[in-house]
Amino acid sequence: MNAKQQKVAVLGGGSFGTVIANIMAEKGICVSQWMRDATRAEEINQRHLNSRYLPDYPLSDSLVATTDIAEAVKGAQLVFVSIPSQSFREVVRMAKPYLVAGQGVISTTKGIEGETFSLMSQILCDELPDARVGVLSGPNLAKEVAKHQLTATVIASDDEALRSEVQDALHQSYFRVYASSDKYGVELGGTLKNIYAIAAGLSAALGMGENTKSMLMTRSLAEMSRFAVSMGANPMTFLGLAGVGDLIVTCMSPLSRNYRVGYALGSGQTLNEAVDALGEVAEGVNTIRIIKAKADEQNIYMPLVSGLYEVVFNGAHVQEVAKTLMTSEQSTDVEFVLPRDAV
Ligand SMILES: NC(=O)C1=CN([C@@H]2O[C@H](COP(=O)(O)OP(=O)(O)OC[C@H]3O[C@@H](n4cnc5c(N)ncnc54)[C@H](O)[C@@H]3O)[C@@H](O)[C@H]2O)C=CC1
Ligand SMILES: O=C(CO)COP(=O)(O)O
Repeated sequence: MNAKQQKVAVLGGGSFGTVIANIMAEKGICVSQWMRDATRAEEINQRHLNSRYLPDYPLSDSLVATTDIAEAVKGAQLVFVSIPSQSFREVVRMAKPYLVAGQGVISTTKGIEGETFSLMSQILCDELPDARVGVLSGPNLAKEVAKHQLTATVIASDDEALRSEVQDALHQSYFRVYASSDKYGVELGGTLKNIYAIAAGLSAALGMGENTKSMLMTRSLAEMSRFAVSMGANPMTFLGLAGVGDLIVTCMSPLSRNYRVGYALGSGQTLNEAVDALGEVAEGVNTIRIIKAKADEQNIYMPLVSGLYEVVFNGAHVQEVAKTLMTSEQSTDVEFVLPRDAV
């Protein structure tokens, strides 16, 4: 479809919703961005700026923000949902009466609903049985995308047509969109890496070395893929942008909110102080709790998650936890090559 005839909606007025909306508006697509804050919507419409979440990044003149969710989704071929996981279902339910069968609904959210242990794509399938569902995930720090720093993302869906519609809608000279059919793998990659970004921030604040950071990221990847495979994901997905790609950027960049929470904890702040100072969502904090409970219930070996849980929620000392991890029984490097029980 010609960009000028296409309409898309983005639900969410935070950093990532704004960036995704802006990419498409810059291409001439008619974009309606829904948010609950009328002042913020007016600022986007009048000043082409979202000063709370993306100060200093001018937005496209043609990006239209609204507080009317019915108006936002009406006639939209694609609806992107960029709402933190804790409010995701609530917002999808608000939009539901105005959505029609066959619309593409794509989650950009990197989190899990705790009470039901649902991924966002599962919430979309539950709430909107007639929608075509996809998930978008990759190394996409909002502030870098807003600056047009080159990057790429992944659209995952069982629906081939939806994958190519999203590739067409979001592709820009600074933003490539790769396709995947492994929805859970892509979604779990984006969700689980937030946990390890907190660990990476902690280790950076404590002055740990470059070898340590590399070991931490690589063992994180082993743990993430072990968990995801137990949920039905394909381990090969973790070799891609939504796996190792997003893990690297989030574990290495102070632009990551999860990394910043870890860094603040490592610098002596309490969890509440670290989260309050952020003023934006850091999905990893809840994700640690949710994944720890699931791993315990399903007997999935996740020593980094268990250790981090003790540090973040029970005040354990990082050095003590690191010592326990380093002196535990030695095992296999890549368990898809040499299984753990064969060592
Ligand atoms: N910021 C980033 O670099 C990236 C973020 N993501 C993911 O995107 C999701 C959204 O994150 P951000 O936009 O960065 O968060 P943010 O903290 O910047 O903004 C969250 C937005 O959601 C809105 N919101 C929260 N609860 C709401 C409710 N009940 N009703 C209406 N609006 C509500 C807030 O008002 C705010 O506009 C998260 O899961 C995050 O992991 C994904 C890729 C990159
Ligand atoms: O997912 C992200 C980058 O791909 C953003 O990470 P944070 O939520 O930690 O800022």
